Amino acid sequence: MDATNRALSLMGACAFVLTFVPAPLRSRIDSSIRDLWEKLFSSADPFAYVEVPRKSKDVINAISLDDSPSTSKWLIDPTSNPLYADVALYLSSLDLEYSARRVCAYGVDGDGSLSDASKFVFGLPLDETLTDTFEGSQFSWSHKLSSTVSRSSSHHQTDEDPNSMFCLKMLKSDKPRLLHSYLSHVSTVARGIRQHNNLRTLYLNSRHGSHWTPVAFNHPSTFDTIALDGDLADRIQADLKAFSDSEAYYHSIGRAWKRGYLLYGPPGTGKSSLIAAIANYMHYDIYDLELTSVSNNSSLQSLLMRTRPRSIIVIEDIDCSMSTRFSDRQQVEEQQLAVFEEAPQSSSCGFTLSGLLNFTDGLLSCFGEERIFIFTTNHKERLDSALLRCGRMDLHIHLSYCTFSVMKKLARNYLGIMDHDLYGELEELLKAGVEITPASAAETFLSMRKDPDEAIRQILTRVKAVNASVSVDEVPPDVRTGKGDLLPKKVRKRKRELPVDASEKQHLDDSYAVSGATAPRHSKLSTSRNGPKKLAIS
Ligand SMILES: Nc1ncnc2c1ncn2[C@@H]1O[C@H](COP(=O)(O)OP(=O)(O)OP(=O)(O)O)[C@@H](O)[C@H]1O
Repeated sequence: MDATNRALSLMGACAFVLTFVPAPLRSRIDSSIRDLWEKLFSSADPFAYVEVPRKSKDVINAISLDDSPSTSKWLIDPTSNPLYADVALYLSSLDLEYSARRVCAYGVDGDGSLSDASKFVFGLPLDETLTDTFEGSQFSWSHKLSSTVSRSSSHHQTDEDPNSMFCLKMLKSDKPRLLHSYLSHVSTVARGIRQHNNLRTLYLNSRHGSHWTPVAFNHPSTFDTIALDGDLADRIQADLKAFSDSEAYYHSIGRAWKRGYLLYGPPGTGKSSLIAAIANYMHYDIYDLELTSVSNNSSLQSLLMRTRPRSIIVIEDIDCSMSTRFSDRQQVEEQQLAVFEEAPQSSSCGFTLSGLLNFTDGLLSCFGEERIFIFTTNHKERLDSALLRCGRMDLHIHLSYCTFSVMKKLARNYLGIMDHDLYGELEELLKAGVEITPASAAETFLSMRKDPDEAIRQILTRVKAVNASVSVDEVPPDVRTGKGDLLPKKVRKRKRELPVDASEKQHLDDSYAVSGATAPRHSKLSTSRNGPKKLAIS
């Protein structure tokens, strides 16, 4: 009691003395006392705290997380922190509805978007805490607003608040042994949930920026729905499977665990659909890189550094995306020089072929593993051979006009028919080299799906019309058989493509449109008509 009285009178005396100290000096003394107090208190606290902010900018400040190379790459993303999404998804898997006092309930439909509920997912609301057990130790998660933002200054104060964060509390003594393994466990479980629920993300690079904007990827194309010639689908799947099983092998031979595919062929032959089928088969996210929005090599590098493993990095129409960014003819030529002839630096945009090569194959390409680069083009012959060499583009996959086998697969998928009386005649004409794109045939089948018989009749009529109007002996100027190409079994004679009428074309365009004000740009890979959808439930 004596000691308490003495301490109290000492504090009172100090407070009295402080009133004579000038204000600036007093505030300094105040803050020193506060620091001392916090130090004393924190050394007595047996717990360690790890903050997982929604925004990565905050992660950089709270870098106490770790400095391991495997995760530090995510810490530089200023837009969103993938670990935050992982934690949200992980917590939603912990039977939150039974263990937490308050939960947020969301209705989730089949594609993982939030809409009319067919099932429910639960998230941890702000100011709620949940305890988890891992390897016999306890981990307590709470959902809060970032400590740098005062509650009163925040307008939203919802789970969607950009300043929200998860705070992990664990025993200090467990931290060295368990922090990394527990967070890896959280990410692994989250990844498993995404795969299980088919939740994938399509990332689009923002215009004139180095950031990716995520939208829900729900393209339904699979290797069953896409019609590929002969055993092409099987061969691609086998290649993908071999790739995904080969982590140890790639490392043993000192190569980055990545694979490059070049998809080439005329418009409407299924290049974008094949990319979507590959993503769905591999359960990978897609980064759809619009080169026209990239201003220079360093932007390209930052974009690459912001991609995650187990993803596909796509550059569609690589030949024309380079030349359309400038309206001025001279600039176009300058740009083409820069991109296709490895000029040191393009004066207009600072983006060069070497920048692109470094992106796919340089030291930076090892930044994050298990990735597939896919380039598409309608004009393979226009690309620089440096871009196409093995190691960059390991497989060249030619997608071309309908062969009879493709036509039959399309008819089976769209019309549900396996055989038809007119197939003999159709086969003859297609074998002779009449050109009709799978997109065009698919549109005919789609619009006439109620009458499969008439659909086949119409296709035959169109094929006959093309056959009558074009010379049969015209040899393709652009079909190449480079080593490593996955070509259809036979190289067919080239003829003019069936004209696609304007309304049909409009329909094709519409089917790819990403509508919604928040979608940053059009992507052929997105089928979403409602703009970005929420993927992780927090
Ligand atoms: N091989 C195919 N199997 C099934 N459907 C196809 C195939 N090729 C095209 N389609 C259909 O045609 C439409 C256009 O296909 P897609 O966008 O994949 O072609 P693309 O080769 O990428 O065209 P572009 O070069 O113009 O981008 C899609 O609706 C797709 O469903």
